[in-house]
Amino acid sequence: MPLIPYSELKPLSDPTEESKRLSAYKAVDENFPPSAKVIGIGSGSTVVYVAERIGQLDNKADFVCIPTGFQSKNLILDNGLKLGSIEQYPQLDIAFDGADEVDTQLNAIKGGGACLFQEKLVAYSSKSFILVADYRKKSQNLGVQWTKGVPIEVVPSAYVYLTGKLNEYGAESVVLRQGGSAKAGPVITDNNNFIIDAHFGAIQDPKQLHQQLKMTLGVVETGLFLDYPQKAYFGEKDGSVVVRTLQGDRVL
Ligand SMILES: O=C(CO)[C@H](O)[C@H](O)COP(=O)(O)O
Repeated sequence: MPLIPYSELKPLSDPTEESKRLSAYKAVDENFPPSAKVIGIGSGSTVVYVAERIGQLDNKADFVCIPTGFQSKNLILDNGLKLGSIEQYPQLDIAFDGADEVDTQLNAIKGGGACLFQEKLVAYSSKSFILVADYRKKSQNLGVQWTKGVPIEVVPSAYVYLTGKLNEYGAESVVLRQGGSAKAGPVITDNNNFIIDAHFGAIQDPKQLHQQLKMTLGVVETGLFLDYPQKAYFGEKDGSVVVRTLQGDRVL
């Protein structure tokens, strides 16, 4: 059975949700390779619609999906998709993931959902990596739209040391991410680490910042995704989709 065209779907009542679904469905419709065998499924609220769209495909038995965390694993199972692990399938055909901010060079900040390490492992392992997001994530320069800071996964015992280091590196704010009303104390990642959100203002040289952070004792990984995405899909408020590549933006 062919996929239902987007124009025939009932619009969602929340405009932001509508733009998330729009970006996700278009990204899957335009990029899902018909002969794909191994697919990466990212984390966050936009990827929910990626898994939903992939779950509507007829040939679900022909490919396996690799999760980037606990939520992602459940998305795969809930949509009737076959679950595999990155250890079993270290080479992926394509991966779809959300983003917190994407600049014109397709550099991205990710990790708003604290899954950045496994997301990066899946991205590195994929032939093609596609980002999906709503219009709020489309930026000219990292650190402008997303001001909560670059998520950094850290070894728990190093967080005080790292707070000092990040301040030394010129961070405008350094926050140990808390579980909020759902948990007293810090967020614990799927790898049993902490997340520090460090805002550096507009980031002039994301690669240099990433390298500096990675060289610092206690940093497991940063939420700066550089050089990986081939494309980013942004659902717009007016029902259009902006597809960003290194060649520029295209409006669907
Ligand atoms: O990086 C992520 C999780 O670690 C998410 O993909 C990112 O935070 C975007 O989430 P959403 O689609 O909910 O805006």
